[in-house]
Amino acid sequence: MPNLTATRPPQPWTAPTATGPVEATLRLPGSKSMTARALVLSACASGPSTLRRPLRARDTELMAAGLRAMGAHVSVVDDERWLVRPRELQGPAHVDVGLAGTVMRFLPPLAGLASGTVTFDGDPQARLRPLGPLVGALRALGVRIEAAPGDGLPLTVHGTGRVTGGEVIIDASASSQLVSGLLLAAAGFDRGVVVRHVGRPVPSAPHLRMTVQMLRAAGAGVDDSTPDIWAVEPGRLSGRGWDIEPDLSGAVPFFAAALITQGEVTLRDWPRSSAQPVDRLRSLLGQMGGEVALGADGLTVRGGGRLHGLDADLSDVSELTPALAALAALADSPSRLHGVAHIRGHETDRLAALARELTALGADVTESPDGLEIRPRPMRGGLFRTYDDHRLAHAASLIGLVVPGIELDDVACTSKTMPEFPALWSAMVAGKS
Ligand SMILES: O=C(O)C1=C[C@@H](OP(=O)(O)O)[C@@H](O)[C@H](O)C1
Ligand SMILES: C=C(OP(=O)(O)O)C(=O)O
Repeated sequence: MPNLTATRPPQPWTAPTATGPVEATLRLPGSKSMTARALVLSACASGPSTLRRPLRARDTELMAAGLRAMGAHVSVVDDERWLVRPRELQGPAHVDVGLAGTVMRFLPPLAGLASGTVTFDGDPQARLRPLGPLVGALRALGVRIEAAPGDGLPLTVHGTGRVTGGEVIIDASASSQLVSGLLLAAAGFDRGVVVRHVGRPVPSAPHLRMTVQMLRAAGAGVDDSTPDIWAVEPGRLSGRGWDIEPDLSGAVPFFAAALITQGEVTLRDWPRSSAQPVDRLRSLLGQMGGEVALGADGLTVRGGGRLHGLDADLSDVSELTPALAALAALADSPSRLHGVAHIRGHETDRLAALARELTALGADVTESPDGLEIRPRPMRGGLFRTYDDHRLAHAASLIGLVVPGIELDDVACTSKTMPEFPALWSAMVAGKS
């Protein structure tokens, strides 16, 4: 695997300012969420699989490393292809989850299926991210786990090679990944699984649909016909070729640049039918004054003359909140972004961090328990702290398009999902992409 730290950009990094409308046609890396699921499903399959155009970034490399530690063979054939050969999962093994929600929620259920002990830990902030409901559910399904107080990281899964499975109740209001993790491993449980969510709504519905869709593509029997209940039948998964779509969430800052500068950005290689919430993005950017079109060249976003504020419940697309908050701070009217209380448990407390950093640059931002109210005001340059959060870095870069002197303390945190972000961003702003 390539060394992602070798290309570290200078720190702090001054976000480039746009001198006119941004015009770009881009090829962006594959979806983090699809790559993570394809890796997990491939490691559980009965034959080899190929991932075409996977995301090569910290989160997915940690996922591959975690699966390798448990015995799976994951190899890089070339820049565009990874090959996964499933093997009996085994401990002893240690999995570094980094700060990846996908790794910390998708691999402990698989570790239950391994023979031997698998330990998990990650970055200091990963220890603060919600994991308890998954630990509780796995225990109820027959897995022996030791966890830190509060059932967070670090944890030790004592795999026996078998998980009984069956029915389980979980409160997944803190993260859809708590459900996805159970479902992705469940075909290997003796009785499969029936997961019932009880609690405030589960966020990120499109990610759960992606889980179900990819499980079915791998041959699993999945019933998601009743809201808040998901059932996976026991059975063998097939190896297959996975075509990974470009990452829509990763593309959003680039699209947002078109809205801010009244330019036009096209994302190449966008599929006709997507597992990602492109219609929702079309509607959100449309409300802000942009236009989203799917054409022969790819998915294109155009700025429409004015950038309007937005009143939206973002619970289904919460990972877009930082980029949309940056747009909101530059809009011609106030915005209310809500329904995203759970992003306080993302890479950092995103609501607190956005409120603090945007306010420090001059915006008028009020934090509510589940969102932000943003009243645009003239902003000034200054330090923008990123809190190890790639999407905070995206938000800062967006403000920097029109506010000179925005300095990111750590743009390298974008390596979580796009190590090439600083280079791609600078090239786009310089008109070289
Ligand atoms: O399953 C996935 O791939 C993801 C689900 C979502 O998590 P939450 O439901 O915790 O928001 C999303 O925010 C995250 O970036 C990726
Ligand atoms: C919330 C995110 O990541 P994770 O998969 O670590 O939860 C994100 O990428 O915005």
